[in-house]
Amino acid sequence: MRAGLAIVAALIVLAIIGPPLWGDQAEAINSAAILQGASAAHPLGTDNLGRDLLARVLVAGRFTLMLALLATAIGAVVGTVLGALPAVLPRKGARFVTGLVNALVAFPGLLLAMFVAVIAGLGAKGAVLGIGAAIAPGFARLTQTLAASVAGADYVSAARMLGVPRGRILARHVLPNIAEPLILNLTQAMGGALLGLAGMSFLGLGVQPPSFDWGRLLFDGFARIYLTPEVALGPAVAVALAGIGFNLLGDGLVKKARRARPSTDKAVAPRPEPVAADPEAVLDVRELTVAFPGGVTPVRELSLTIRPGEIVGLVGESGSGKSLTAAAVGGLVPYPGVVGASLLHRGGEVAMVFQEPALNPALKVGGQLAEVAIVRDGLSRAEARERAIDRLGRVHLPDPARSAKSHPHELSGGMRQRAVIAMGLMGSPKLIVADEPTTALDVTVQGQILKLLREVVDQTGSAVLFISHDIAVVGELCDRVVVMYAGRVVEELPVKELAAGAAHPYTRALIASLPDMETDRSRPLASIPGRQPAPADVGEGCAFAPRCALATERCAAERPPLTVYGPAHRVACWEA
Ligand SMILES: Nc1ncnc2c1ncn2[C@@H]1O[C@H](COP(=O)(O)OP(=O)(O)OP(=O)(O)O)[C@@H](O)[C@H]1O
Repeated sequence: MRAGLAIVAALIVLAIIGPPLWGDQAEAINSAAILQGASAAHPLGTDNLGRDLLARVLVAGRFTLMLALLATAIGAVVGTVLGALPAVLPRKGARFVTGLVNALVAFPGLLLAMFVAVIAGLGAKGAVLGIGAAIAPGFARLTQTLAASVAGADYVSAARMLGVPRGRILARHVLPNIAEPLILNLTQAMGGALLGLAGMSFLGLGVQPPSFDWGRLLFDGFARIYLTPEVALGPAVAVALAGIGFNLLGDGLVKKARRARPSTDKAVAPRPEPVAADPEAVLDVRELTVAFPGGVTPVRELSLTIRPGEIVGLVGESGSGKSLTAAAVGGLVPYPGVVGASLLHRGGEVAMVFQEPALNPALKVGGQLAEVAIVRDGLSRAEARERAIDRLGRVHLPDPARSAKSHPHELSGGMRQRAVIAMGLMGSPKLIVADEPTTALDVTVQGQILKLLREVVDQTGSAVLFISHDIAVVGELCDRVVVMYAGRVVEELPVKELAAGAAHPYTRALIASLPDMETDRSRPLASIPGRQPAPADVGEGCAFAPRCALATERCAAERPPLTVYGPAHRVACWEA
């Protein structure tokens, strides 16, 4: 960042003082010193009119920077407008513009620049328009992406509900909130424009004599590269240095902006925390909502508190929002999802364990585990390796030192899942979020992994949020069960009450659909008729009502709140 800033500052100074200081020298024709190489009088040699090349490089700085600035400005303005248009245009127009941007982004930038430059005419104007055209798609895509991420925010939804016109929403709510990353991108685009313009001039498509920029000087010098390579060196170094300077500065600014805003949850959920977090809880979430643009809200108003050493099961059918809840807890909701919550308190480190063993097939297991400790805790390679082998031993991988040297495919599915749990244990997690960790495993191995999780909890005191569609597995492992349906919690109860004390018809149906010893295995399993509504189709009333034998008119019209039913037992049902 500092180096970038220094280079850019030096370039600005050069652009200001260059032409007045060395302007005359750069234009002074000297027929006695034509096409010379480097000498004391001309450190970078002379050109075909005997003009001093060092002076010309120093003078060309201003013109080069101005062209780059102009090209960047054109690219940024056109790009931002193109990127913002879909938000204000009617659906068809929006689709057309989005398609156009997608096509332009896929088109190689330099080809686009050359195409436009040739159409616009050879010379500085053509080159600037060409490079501007090459920069625009990137800006358009960035604007679109950023605008979509803001579009789901509460204040934009509120404005939309109040009937504020689209153009005004864009100008007042969307653009100001995405200005910062756009401006940061400008600096990097400027570096790209400098290099692009040099490239255009170098191809003979840019600045034409008698004007000259660094690209043009490079073009002229290149013809003599075998005789006097130093004449090409000056402009080449200038272009490279300027490009690097702007890119370093841009990178530095982006990093600084990110550091200033470390938590994305805060960025998207600016609401104050009205309730104090339970200080002992390893997780305290209130009114968690995960939304996607277009009014899709797969997780709604979910509250969950987990204390140290607790194993809490989150259970529900596919699509009920379990994985998104886990992702929100881990801060991993995929783009363009937006997380909102009145409180999201994590009382320590969170480790995530996924169903698909999250191991890179190309790398050795031990190395992948070690990397966590090297990057996160700054351990030396040897220390990290030692810790990895220790953790692999803790999850009972036979011969941990050898397992560490294996590639994932050399381990069985159960062993891979153990290795992933070991990876979670590389730090000191207070909460392990395990999303369907045993679903891909056969029943025996599944039992072993469940036993291991219980053992980890007993030994480390960390808590587990265990996510599964299988209420039997949850019943076997967990202390407490949270049942989700269509994005909401419908029941929360201690596991010992599961068999006889479940109050919500959906929980009861899940339990009833389980096979037991008396079930006639030749008959199909009892299943719940009907389907869970998609997030966009959840209506006013209880989402389970259409499938519920007990449903009344009230259930269809009015959503039952989650209320206390007994000690540590809450239910959302009018009929419970
Ligand atoms: N990136 C996304 N964009 C839009 N909708 C999404 C996205 N990811 C998930 N959803 C929606 O959210 C709903 C809940 O998804 P989630 O993965 O949390 O469900 P789940 O209960 O974990 O199901 P499964 O057991 O199949 O993983 C789904 O109906 C899906 O349509």
